[in-house]
Amino acid sequence: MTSAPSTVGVQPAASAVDLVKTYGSGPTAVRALDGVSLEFGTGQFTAIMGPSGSGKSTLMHCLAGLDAATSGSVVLGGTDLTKLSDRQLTVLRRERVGFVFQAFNLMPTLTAEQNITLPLELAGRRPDADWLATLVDVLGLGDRLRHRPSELSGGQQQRVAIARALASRPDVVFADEPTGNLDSRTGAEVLSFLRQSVREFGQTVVMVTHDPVAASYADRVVLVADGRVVGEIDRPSAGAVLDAMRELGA
Ligand SMILES: Nc1ncnc2c1ncn2[C@@H]1O[C@H](COP(=O)(O)OP(=O)(O)OP(=O)(O)O)[C@@H](O)[C@H]1O
Repeated sequence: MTSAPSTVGVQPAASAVDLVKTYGSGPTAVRALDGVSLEFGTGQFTAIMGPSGSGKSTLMHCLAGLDAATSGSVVLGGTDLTKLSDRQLTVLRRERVGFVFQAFNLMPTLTAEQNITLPLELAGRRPDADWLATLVDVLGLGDRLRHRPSELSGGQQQRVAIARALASRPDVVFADEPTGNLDSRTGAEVLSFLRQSVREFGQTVVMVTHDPVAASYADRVVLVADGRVVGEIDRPSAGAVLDAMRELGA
């Protein structure tokens, strides 16, 4: 019997080859990434974990085109980022990458709805009304669209940020400690939405986190230490992640 073809892992949504990032020069230089090669399959949810200072944020910033690697290459949705000008990178980030940050990073003077559609408008794209309605429905934001961020709870603000990140159907959503400012129940809700975006919409998600419970929502965990990939856990349980982190001395 043949089963329906899965899109997971068929073509990577993003990949890094031999990525090196050095900060500074001379004797005080820090090699934050020391030859990282990774693939992020389309429709896969990956958590990046490692001790403080291991290079997680640097890796995410290089993958998302927020920072340039010293050497090596990053391919996102078939485009080699190392070949792009600053202007082209700006456009790529706006149109093909979604971001979810610990601090939500919403525009305080705009309503929830305006925040969600802002990146599309900056890109001169017309929002897909059906897609936005689906996102608003799934994220339970229907009665909050006219509110400003200061009138929303932390969990609601992060749900607005997720809707904003997904609105352009980006190649990859990068989430940097998305539950860091939330209590555990609200954090679980936000992680469930990220999980749902992977399962139902085939979204590719890459999340940096310190929290083994948060990581257990992912399909796999990539372990980073001293700027290198030192292990991976498929279908991670919180216990397995905690054990692995303890072994790394985190
Ligand atoms: N702009 C910078 N200039 C100099 N060194 C930097 C810079 N950014 C990061 N580093 C160094 O690079 C290394 C990796 O930092 P990075 O922030 O990527 O780690 P991290 O794993 O995300 O840490 P944390 O979990 O504490 O956020 C660290 O040694 C850090 O001090």
